[in-house]
Amino acid sequence: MAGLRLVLVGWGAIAQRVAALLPEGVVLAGVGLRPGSTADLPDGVVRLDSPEGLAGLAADLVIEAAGRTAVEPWGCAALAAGADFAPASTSALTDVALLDRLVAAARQSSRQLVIPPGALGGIDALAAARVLPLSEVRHEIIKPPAAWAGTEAETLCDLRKLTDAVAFFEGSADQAAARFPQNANVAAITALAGLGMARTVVALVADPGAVRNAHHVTATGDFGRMTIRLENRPMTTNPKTSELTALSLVRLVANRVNPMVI
Ligand SMILES: NC(=O)C1=CN([C@@H]2O[C@H](COP(=O)(O)OP(=O)(O)OC[C@H]3O[C@@H](n4cnc5c(N)ncnc54)[C@H](OP(=O)(O)O)[C@@H]3O)[C@@H](O)[C@H]2O)C=CC1
Ligand SMILES: O=C([O-])CC(=O)C(=O)O
Repeated sequence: MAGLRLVLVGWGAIAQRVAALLPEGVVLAGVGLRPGSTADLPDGVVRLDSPEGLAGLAADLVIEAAGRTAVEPWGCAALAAGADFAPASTSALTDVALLDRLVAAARQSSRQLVIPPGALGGIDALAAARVLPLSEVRHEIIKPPAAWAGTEAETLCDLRKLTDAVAFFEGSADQAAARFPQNANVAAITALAGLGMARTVVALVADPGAVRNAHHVTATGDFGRMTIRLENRPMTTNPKTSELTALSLVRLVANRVNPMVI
């Protein structure tokens, strides 16, 4: 498809990185912002102060990279306007009713809700493996203490005084993503790809020795056993977020315009 019209929602670390790396054949048609935002957008890009603006933009794909409260309004509007919708703030999808509404909206408009792999890799293998029964999926998210600053982790351990890695949370994927929406969107992705929200076990670790954001996923089932290990460079513009999150969105967009999909 030539001339894919893309809308990004949010103009933070991920959105700006994606915009800077867009492949040929993609037009950044608009950016969704909060009303009154002073964000400085590239010339020719339409500022959208509300999701209603999507109706006149003929977008093919809307990518949300703003925050979990942006997922429902922008997602429903994008799908109703005839675009596919890809949310980065996948922690929002722990709300089962919201997920159902988005899927229903996609069905209604014959478009797709696309779950990007985000900071993860190997999601293709996990989603393929679940064609046969899975018995166990575990996801450990290990980040430097600074990446957990400003989250509930501060009340569960003393982030500034850690000398060793501390697992300050272990629970289901929906609990992890709902309680740590800035750091555990990936937990929802692992769960959606594999064993579901309730049966996917997530451990959150603050490690003073870590310089990268690591993701260790192990899965067992009738397919066999897999271990996925990533050590992602945090973005300088937001250390909670891995660079790979933006890169995987660039891949998602490239696969929409390139003659070969990989
Ligand atoms: N799926 C994954 O693997 C990952 C997902 N994420 C998630 O992706 C999202 C974006 O991350 P990142 O770019 O690092 O975050 P940033 O904080 O760098 O940027 C978020 C941007 O979105 C804007 N924004 C927030 N809420 C809204 C809204 N309701 N409408 C429009 N704009 C809004 C913010 O504007 P303002 O300055 O006005 O607040 C800011 O410009 C976050 O939810 C993050 O948790 C992050 C990493 C991995
Ligand atoms: O970027 C990462 O490594 C993961 C992350 O923040 C998230 O899932 O919210």
